[in-house]
Amino acid sequence: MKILVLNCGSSSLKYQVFNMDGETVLANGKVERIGMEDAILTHEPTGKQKVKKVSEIYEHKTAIKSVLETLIDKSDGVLADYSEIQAVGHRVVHGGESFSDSVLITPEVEDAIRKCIDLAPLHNPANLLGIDAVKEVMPTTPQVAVFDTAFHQTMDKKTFLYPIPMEQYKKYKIRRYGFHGTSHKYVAEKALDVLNLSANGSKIVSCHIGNGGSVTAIKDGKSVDTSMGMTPLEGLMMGTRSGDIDPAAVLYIMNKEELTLQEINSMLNKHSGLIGISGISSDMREIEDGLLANNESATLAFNMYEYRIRKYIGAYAAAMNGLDVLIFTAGVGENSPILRKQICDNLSYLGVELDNEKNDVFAKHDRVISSENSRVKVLVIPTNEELMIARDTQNIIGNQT
Ligand SMILES: Nc1ncnc2c1ncn2[C@@H]1O[C@H](COP(=O)(O)OP(=O)(O)O)[C@@H](O)[C@H]1O
Ligand SMILES: CC(=O)OP(=O)(O)O
Ligand SMILES: [Mg+2]
Repeated sequence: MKILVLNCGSSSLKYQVFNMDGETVLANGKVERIGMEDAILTHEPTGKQKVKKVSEIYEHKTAIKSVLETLIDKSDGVLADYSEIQAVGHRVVHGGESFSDSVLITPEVEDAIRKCIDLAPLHNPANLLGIDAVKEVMPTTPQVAVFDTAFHQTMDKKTFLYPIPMEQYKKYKIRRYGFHGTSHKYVAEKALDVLNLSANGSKIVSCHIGNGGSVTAIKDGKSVDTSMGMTPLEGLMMGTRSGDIDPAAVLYIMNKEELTLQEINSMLNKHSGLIGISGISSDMREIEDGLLANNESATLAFNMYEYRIRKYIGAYAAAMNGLDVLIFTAGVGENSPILRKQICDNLSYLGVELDNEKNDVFAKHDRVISSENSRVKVLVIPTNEELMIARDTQNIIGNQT
C-alpha cells in the first residue's frame, strides 16, 4: 500500500510517500520558510538526485500544489499518476475534545476541524487546505487525520484544567490539550529503544523545538504534562509566538492600543517570540548568526528562548520527581548544538552532563550526546511524525476494507 503523508507545520510543509510493505520511503521533502520571499522546496526521491527550488511561497496552498505537482513530475517524480496512492494521511493540529484518536476524514470530521480554527489559527487552516488540495487531484482516495492532541489525552485533570471558574470548562471545554503529540510519542519510544530501557518506570522530558516548540513530561511512556495549552500559543517562546505571558499584560495592551481580538491574536501568534524580540528573524539560523556576530537583540532573543526551555525541563523534573532521559528533536532541537549546550550546561544540578564532541556532530540519525558519567541520558532523535501518521493511516484504511 502506497501512502502519502502531508504534515503542515506553521512555517513548513513536510511530506513523505511510503510503500507500507516494508515501510520504505519513495520520496520525502519539505517546503520551508513558508510566508517568506525565499521559501525553499527540497524534494528527495529515493535513489534519484535531490532537487532544491527557491521561490516565493506565501501560503500553504501554493506549497501543497507544488509538492503534488513534483510527485508526478516526469523527471523528479516518484508516481506515474496519483492513482498509485491508496490513502493520504494528514497531520491535524487541533482536534478539540472531539478526537482522541486518528480518524477517517468525512465531511463531519472536516467540519469539526474547521470549528477548531480559532484554537489553532496558524495550523488548522493549513491542514484543511491540504485535505482540499488532495480532494481536487484524487477525489476518491481515502484521507485520514492524525491529531497532535491525541498523545496528551493521558494528562490528568489537575494538569489539564486552568484554575479559572469551572463553568468555563463545562461550557466551552476550556482546558489544556497539548500539541506535537505524534512527535513526542515517536521520540520517546525511539529513545527507550536506543537506551534499551522499558517504558515502565522511565521519566523522560522531550523537547520538540521547531518553529513552534513544546516540552513534554513522559512518565511510564505516557504524557503527564506538556507546555502547550488550549492552543499552541502557551508555553515556550517560539519563532513568532510569545508563549507564556501574564494574561493581564494582554488585557493592558489591548486597552492601551485599542486592539481588536484579531489584532492581539496576530501580535501574540505572528509577531512575538524570536522575531518580536530580535526584530531580525523568526528563523533560529539567523538568530544564531546574530549571536555569533554579537548582535545585541539576537543575543537577547536567543538567551530568552533558551532560558524558557530550561525552566520547563526543571519544572517537569519536579513534576515527575526525577529525570532519566532528556530528548531534543525538531528543526532547532536536532540542528542547534549551541542551544543544546547552553541548556545542558545549566542543568548540571539534575545530573546532566554533555559530551561536547558528540553534541557538535551534525547528523540525521538517533544519537546519545551525554557523557559516559551523565546520570541523565541526553539524546538527539530526529522526529518522524510522517511515519507515525502513515502507520495510523494504514491501520484505519485496513480496518475499513
Ligand atoms: N541548522 C539549523 N540550526 C538552527 N536552527 C535550524 C537549523 N535548521 C533548521 N532550524 C530551525 O528549525 C525551524 C523549523 O523547525 P521545524 O520543526 O521544521 O518547524 P515547524 O514544523 O514548526 O514549521 C526553523 O525555523 C529554523 O529556525
Ligand atoms: C503545534 C505546532 O506548533 O506545530 P508546529 O511546530 O509544526 O508549528
Ligand atoms: Mg513541526
